[in-house]
Amino acid sequence: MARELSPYVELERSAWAALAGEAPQPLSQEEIDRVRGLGEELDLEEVRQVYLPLTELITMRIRAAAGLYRATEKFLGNPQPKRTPYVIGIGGSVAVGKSTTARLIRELLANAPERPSVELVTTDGFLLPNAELERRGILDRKGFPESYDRKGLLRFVMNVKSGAEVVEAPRYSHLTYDVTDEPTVLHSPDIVIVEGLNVLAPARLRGDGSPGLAISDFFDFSVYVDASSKDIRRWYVERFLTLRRTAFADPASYFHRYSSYSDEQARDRAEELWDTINWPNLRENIQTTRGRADLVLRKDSDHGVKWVRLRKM
Ligand SMILES: Nc1ncnc2c1ncn2[C@@H]1O[C@H](COP(=O)(O)OP(=O)(O)O)[C@@H](O)[C@H]1O
Ligand SMILES: CC(C)(COP(=O)(O)O)[C@@H](O)C(=O)NCCC(=O)O
Repeated sequence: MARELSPYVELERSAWAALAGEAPQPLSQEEIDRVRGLGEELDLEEVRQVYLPLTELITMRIRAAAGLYRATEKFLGNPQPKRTPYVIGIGGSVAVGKSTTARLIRELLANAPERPSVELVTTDGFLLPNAELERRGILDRKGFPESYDRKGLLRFVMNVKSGAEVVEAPRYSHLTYDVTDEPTVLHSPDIVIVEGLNVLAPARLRGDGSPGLAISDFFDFSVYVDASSKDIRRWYVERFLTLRRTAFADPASYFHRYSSYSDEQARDRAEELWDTINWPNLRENIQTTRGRADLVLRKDSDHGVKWVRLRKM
């Protein structure tokens, strides 16, 4: 039977890996280890076969977008246009490995011949402060769309895409489990990566029922990091058990109380957090945005990417 036409092209890992150009993989295992998140698997082979073709594709699209930008500015009669940053959104579940993907893409993009400056901003900085979440009775909804300062996040992305010289983004601390007063300051970088659970969320409805703008309206490219929810749950629980021995052991950690939990108690608590917060959020608000991404990276149970799906132009 003929395969149905689709707006996406899906490539098995081997077919995707074969698209890598001649350029050598620029990162050493030590550099890869530095971007690798807790519990993640990432080696030279994975970077070469999966993430190098991805960043080659993005670099090619950045160059093409520059041509399009120059043509548009010429049309508008602007003789000395200053380009706005190229914005890349990276979304997916809690514990799927978005941060590792984002940090790796940042390193690989920064190694392109143009040596672009690349900044990375995570959307957790736009979570409402714990005091405010508590006031609204939604401290147990952290990561759900309503737990963010969505206007602030939209303003931030619009400021970046307006070409503002200096743009600030608030920063979150996993140690204190709250937003900090030390923002990330961007000085018109060439590329901005925005990583977070809800970056591909559709626009909210305004008071009159009409849709507003979504941050993804200002993305030049977007990636959704995907895996089976069964695998993600296991990664979340395993990471929680490791955090108990590492980050939670710090008395300053908001989760310090868990450091004295037995394996069984910690596992129960992690499963409860997953089943009552992170899984419902994934099911209701995150998975539903996957089709909006330009590219989906589907991971296997060992974190290796199994297939890649790219939206046709
Ligand atoms: N409670 C925590 N304490 C310390 N670090 C954490 C905690 N929760 C998550 N992290 C770290 O924060 C980063 C982001 O985690 P998360 O939002 O789950 O996204 P992802 O796993 O997709 O990168 C990861 O590097 C993770 O290891
Ligand atoms: C901080 C997060 C909401 C992720 O935020 P993001 O940067 O993806 O917007 C998440 O990592 C988190 O802490 N969730 C709360 C539930 C839990 O502790 O698992």
